Amino acid sequence: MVDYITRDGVALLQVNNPPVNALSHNVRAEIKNGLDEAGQDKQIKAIVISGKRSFIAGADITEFKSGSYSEWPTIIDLCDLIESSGKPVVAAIKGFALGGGHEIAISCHYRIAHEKSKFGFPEVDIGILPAAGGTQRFPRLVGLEAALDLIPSGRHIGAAQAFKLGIVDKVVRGDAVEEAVKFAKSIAGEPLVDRRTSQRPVMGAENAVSLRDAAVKLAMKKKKGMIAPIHCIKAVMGSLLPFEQGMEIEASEGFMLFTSGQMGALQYAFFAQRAAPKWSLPCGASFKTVKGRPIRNAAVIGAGTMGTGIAMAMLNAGIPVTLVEQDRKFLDKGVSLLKLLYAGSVSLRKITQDQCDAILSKLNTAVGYKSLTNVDLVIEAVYENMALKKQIFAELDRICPPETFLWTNTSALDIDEIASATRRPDKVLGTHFFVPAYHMKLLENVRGKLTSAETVASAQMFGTRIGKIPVVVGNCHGFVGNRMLHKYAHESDFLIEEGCWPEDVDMVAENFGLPLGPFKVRDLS
Ligand SMILES: CC(C)(COP(=O)(O)OP(=O)(O)OC[C@H]1O[C@@H](n2cnc3c(N)ncnc32)[C@H](O)[C@@H]1OP(=O)(O)O)[C@@H](O)C(=O)NCCC(=O)NCCSC(=O)C[C@@H](O)CCCCCCCCCCCCC(=O)O
Repeated sequence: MVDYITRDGVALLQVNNPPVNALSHNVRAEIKNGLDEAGQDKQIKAIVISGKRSFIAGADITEFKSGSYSEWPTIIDLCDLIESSGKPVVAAIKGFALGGGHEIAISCHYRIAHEKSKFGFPEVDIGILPAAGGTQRFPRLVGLEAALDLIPSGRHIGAAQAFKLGIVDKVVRGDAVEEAVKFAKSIAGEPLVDRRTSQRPVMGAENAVSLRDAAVKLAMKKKKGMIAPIHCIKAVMGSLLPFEQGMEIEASEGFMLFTSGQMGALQYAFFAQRAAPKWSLPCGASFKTVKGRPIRNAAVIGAGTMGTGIAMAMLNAGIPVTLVEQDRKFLDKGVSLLKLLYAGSVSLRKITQDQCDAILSKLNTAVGYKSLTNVDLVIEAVYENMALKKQIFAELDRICPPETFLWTNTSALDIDEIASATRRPDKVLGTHFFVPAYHMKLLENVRGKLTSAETVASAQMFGTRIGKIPVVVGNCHGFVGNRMLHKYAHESDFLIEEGCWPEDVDMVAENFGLPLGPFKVRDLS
């Protein structure tokens, strides 16, 4: 799990724990053994810590449930051992240095990073805080302002910004490990006293109150309903005290999170989101046995809110789309809406005008279905009317090539009945997007009785490609998402009957953490 390699007076500890080099208990124990061995070996003058393929993506998240994250040696122990080492320790970073991996890196005396490496503290998004001294060492390295930006937001940054902030001492284009070994040799024997991050003062302390208030305001806006950001901020503020006292504050703030329901829920979601795209069917089919077909181009039937949103989701992923309506007036309205949304993205600087133009160059429009003779996929997104949908599917079946997938964005109707209007029920499936379709992550891929495994595989691949979390669900009224939403909608309606205003219900739901309240969602549908 950790290879110990010696090179001309340098000990290289290379973490090798696929897929992401998480700091599981065995890894921690082997890092500790490596540090001990290098410390005792008189031939060794310096130590390099690196990872095979990538650096270290943090603690092993499964251990927060099992409890072994707190078994000796913890990441806290490792960080202290590294920082107090009498021999210089250099982190050689390629790929990701996240969470506990980032904490290990900033406990090293020097950091050499590949230009494509990424740094961040994503703990906040799994309901915890950087609890191995990250909230104390990081402000000492980058200053209070940057720490109050990066720790509560969980944002990743690249090597260039990491260098600017002082996280990284050198950015390299070549092999970071080779460079780090060379560098380690060159600084062996030099004093380390000003290289120990925990011993540094915190820059920006004079503006502490205004920086804290701004961070709290931003966290409440950006991470609504989440408790971790506020605990992160409190722990970072503890860095204004001497290091040991700050560590106590980090531990007590961390304790509240490690025992919270939010931590359990967010970590469940972390693994569930990664498990969902890995589908399997009762017949045993899965990605292991069935390959999906990539979608090279697509058409969307219906230029309303859902149709334009779905078209945008595909355009954003670089898939050429033909937006189809039966009436030029509706088509023009849909295209105007789409252009307006992209113009909004440009003015918010989410994309540049050039990117916007490149995206829109992949949008075609058509009145009627006649031109759809060369598309890999058609997604129907007209209003919920079975007779209309069956008529559209029958016509598409006549016009589109036999291999074209015909998918429907119905949110509740029977997929088998829609498929029965075609001679290719194996290629019919429900792709249920949620409003706004260009933004919401969930995609329900609804499998009918006759939907083939290849169609399911293709829809799952497609979902991942357009940045969604695709989940295979069965064909029943409302599928899974809307069955859950119905209960939520009923309760919201009862509140109105009991005298609340819709905007009040929305406000409470949004303060709880939902991006839009139930009535705003209905306004959009
Ligand atoms: C790294 C990524 C960006 C890679 O993304 P990519 O898309 O390439 O891959 P996937 O996301 O699909 O992941 C592949 C695969 O790996 C699994 N996985 C990923 N990360 C982890 C992980 N950290 N742990 C476990 N498993 C992981 C993932 O599930 C996939 O598995 P599959 O089976 O589906 O293939 C991306 O993966 C990513 O962003 N990962 C998460 C990064 C992250 O969140 N890192 C932070 C982790 S939390 C942390 O580091 C905490 C630390 O700050 C400190 C904790 C210190 C605790 C010590 C406290 C001691 C207290 C002692 C007190 C005792 C006293 C007492 O008991 O009283």
